Amino acid sequence: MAEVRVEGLTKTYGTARALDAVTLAFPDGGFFGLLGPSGSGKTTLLRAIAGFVEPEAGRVLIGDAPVENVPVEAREIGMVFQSYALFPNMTVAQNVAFGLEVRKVPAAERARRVAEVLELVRLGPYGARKPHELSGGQRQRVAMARAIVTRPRVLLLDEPLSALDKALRVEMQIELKRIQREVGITTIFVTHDQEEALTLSDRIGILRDGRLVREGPPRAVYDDPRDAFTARFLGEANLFSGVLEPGGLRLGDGVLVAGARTATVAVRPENLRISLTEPPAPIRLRARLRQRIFAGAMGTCVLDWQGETLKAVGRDRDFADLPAEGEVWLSWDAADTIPLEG
Ligand SMILES: Nc1ncnc2c1ncn2[C@@H]1O[C@H](COP(=O)(O)OP(=O)(O)OP(=O)(O)O)[C@@H](O)[C@H]1O
Repeated sequence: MAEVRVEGLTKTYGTARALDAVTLAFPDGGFFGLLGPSGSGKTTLLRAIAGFVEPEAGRVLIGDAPVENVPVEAREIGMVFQSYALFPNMTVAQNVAFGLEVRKVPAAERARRVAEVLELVRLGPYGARKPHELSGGQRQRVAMARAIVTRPRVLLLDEPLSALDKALRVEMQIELKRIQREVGITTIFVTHDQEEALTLSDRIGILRDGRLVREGPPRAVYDDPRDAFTARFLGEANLFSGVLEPGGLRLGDGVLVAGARTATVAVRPENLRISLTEPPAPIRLRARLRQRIFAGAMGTCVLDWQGETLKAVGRDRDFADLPAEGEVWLSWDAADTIPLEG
């Protein structure tokens, strides 16, 4: 196991800055989720850590040692990608054993370690099967087994679950977390799915245009996103813009939001309340309800406030008394105002 660090990592393709002076530490034994829009540099960062991409500037350290002169195969990294290519003609056990054979691990120890790791991914009885005789989730477990059987110091996962359907993905998220905990391996995980990143990660990092915009524990980043990009990227956020005054932010109807540092603040959809009668809350605005969407246990209301589209999320029964559309009151607790930085 080892801590991984990148310092000032920079990589340009033509005119595209895939990585722009990224400095970041991935804690030893932790599960780190890398998030960002398409093209923000997530895969490039993983590939630079693995050694497939040579940065123009900056360096990668694994366990305190710079690795620029260490070739890919000697970096002791396990990898799982979305398109985990299993060898189709080999059995599950042979697929898993392959990396050990390459490393000339003796046959008896090989067999023992393959059996052990197949138990770990709950594929004990499946060693003799071929990949085409497995489900998608089982194949993904073989890919995991193959990545960890060589006992790497670092595990890199690039969207490993995105080919699975929603139900299976959720099941595999739980499995992935369990396996990572049991093995205790430093794991760096790239995903498009912010919910997945929030569920699995001890820490997350958000990339935008090759730059690291935010890093920290998921809850801390969610609760205090600091800028509008992060607020909107991680979860959903309603933005309220007004006029900044000494006492706070003045919004449309004369409401004053204390504590604002910029002309825009954010409020999470789950913290917006909607009512037909004027609420006692100090922060209350008139808005127009445009649509109510029923989605099982939770419902969403789409509203319009001064030309901005807003969303409120709650239990569907909390919205039961509301009309399909019309004028409503919108309110939230002062503590749920998220101040943004300029
Ligand atoms: N081999 C390459 N040649 C040229 N440009 C590349 C190459 N690899 C990546 N890029 C560019 O670098 C930028 C970052 O790409 P990268 O694949 O790291 O993003 P990403 O965040 O992983 O995106 P996605 O979520 O879509 O996979 C993009 O603008 C991409 O077009």
